[in-house]
Amino acid sequence: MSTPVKKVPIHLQSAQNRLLIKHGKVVNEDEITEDDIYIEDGVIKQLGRNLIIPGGTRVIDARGKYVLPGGIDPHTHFEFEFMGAKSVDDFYQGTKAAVAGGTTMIIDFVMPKKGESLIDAFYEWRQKGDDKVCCDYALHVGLTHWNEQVKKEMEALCKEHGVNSFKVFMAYNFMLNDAELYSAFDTCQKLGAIAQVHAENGSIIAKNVEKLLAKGVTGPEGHELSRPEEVEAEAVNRACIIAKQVDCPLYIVHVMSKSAGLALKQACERGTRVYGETLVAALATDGSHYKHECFHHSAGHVLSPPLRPDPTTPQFLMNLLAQDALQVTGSDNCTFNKAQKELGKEDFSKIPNGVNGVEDRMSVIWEKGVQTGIIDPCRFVAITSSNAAKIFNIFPQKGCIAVGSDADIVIWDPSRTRTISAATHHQAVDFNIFEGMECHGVPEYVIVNGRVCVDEGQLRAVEGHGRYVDTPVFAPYVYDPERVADLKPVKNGTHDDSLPEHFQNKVQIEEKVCPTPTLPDSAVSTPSCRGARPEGQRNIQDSTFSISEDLDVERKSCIRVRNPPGGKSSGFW
Ligand SMILES: NC(=O)NCCC(=O)O
Ligand SMILES: [Zn+2]
Ligand SMILES: [Zn+2]
Repeated sequence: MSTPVKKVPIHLQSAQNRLLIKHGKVVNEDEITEDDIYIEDGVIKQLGRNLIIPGGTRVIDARGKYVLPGGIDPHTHFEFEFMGAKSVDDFYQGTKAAVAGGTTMIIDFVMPKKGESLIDAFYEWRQKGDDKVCCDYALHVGLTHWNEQVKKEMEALCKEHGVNSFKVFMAYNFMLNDAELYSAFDTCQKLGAIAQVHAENGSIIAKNVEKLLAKGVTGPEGHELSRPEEVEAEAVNRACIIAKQVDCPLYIVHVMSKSAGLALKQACERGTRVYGETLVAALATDGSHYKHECFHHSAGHVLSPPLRPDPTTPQFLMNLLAQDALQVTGSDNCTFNKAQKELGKEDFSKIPNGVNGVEDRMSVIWEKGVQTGIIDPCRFVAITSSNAAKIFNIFPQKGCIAVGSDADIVIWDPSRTRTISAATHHQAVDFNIFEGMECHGVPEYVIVNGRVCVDEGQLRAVEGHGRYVDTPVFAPYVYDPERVADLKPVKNGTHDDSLPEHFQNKVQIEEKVCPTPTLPDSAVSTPSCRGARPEGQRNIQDSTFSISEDLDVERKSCIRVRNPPGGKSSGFW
């Protein structure tokens, strides 16, 4: 006999599905307004003052609080088998912790074993995620090897499985060589996908590891020594150069160092379509921990690329986020317990790589960014939610508070504080790299698809409440179809259709610097490192801060543009 289903009376059902948030300051990436929000059936139905709403609606008073789009963490590895261990946060515990911290969507990485079918691995990840997730999720797919079959499966993933991003590796034993990177980027470009890159020079790292171990450096301090920041910066630069040959938009994951951030910024200024993600770990901790005398402490901080010994790195990276030289923050949550980290007790290169962050990302970034005055709440929303939604083409369904958007909302109390600890966090892992950090900014309510999952600070996450979200190809934010359609290859003032497609971009960039009358008006706009971004979707017209040559930060006035309705449209409305 089947289990009887408990029926909820109709009047109570509708009451549960209706919510009114009153008196809060609604923060989008481009402005703060004092609107009330009416939610029904998981969607924002009305926004404004003096709303007329049905009886029986639950009312939440958000006076004195910020009302933010739920965080989107675009970089997690739940229950991931890696370096001889399996990460301990699974899709249930990981997304539960995410919700506890104000994140309402995560994007995890399908990681096929070397040689394994991408589609099989995708199904494996769906099986792990679908019934467990407490919030919505999407999937990137790793390219751990390269051949014709991979190419075919990438197409199927884009066309039939809602995937629009592929991660390639320039390090680890599944790294691709330059020719393979070229082909992978070319394939992404043709499919309208975005190529994500783990940028470290794996060949140099292998030699450095050998040398350090031979010298007797076996402890966690060897980890950073084997992967110094120029090894990261070189790979960022090389990835950008390769991607530019085929005009493929790039997304550099986990930018961890000053020089890698600068390499990305410079590539961007040269006309490469590249976006940068840094990690909450990089914004709040540094490589001094690798010298800690306790193995569990130092190994607990091991991730790749590593935290940097230069203690000014975290603020430098926050400054890059402030000026839009970096756009996104993730956690790269890939958690291994102390016992698992011991796999590398005798050899640092065997310590399973990865740290926590999915739960604490929002609070820690608020503390290091907003509380310090480097960014304002709008930029906070951009770097923790909206920009990821735009790049992965789920904006404005996600990443903003607007009529028609999913009701993924955080009511954020900036006046409350909390102290982070492994003893009280909701993650499965027995260590926390932010241990003891006091953060202003606490999520008092977290609403996931219209359901209150943190209620007056109490976590009420529901296993299986989340859904898989398709990420469609050709994100307007990344591909800008108008610009691509308007621009024609021009050579010596005449159109030259004979140029191979991948060289056309080079010609366009030269022509933008020195426009000729044969170009349409839209092609002669000022060159910008964000030239591919539709104007209407730009979040902050002038960067909140400018960074001078030596990258000191000085405050500038912040001019905001409201996204015109057309600018928000990516087929969603
Ligand atoms: N980052 C890290 O150390 N672990 C997760 C795997 C990856 O993102 O490279
Ligand atoms: Zn990586
Ligand atoms: Zn990762």
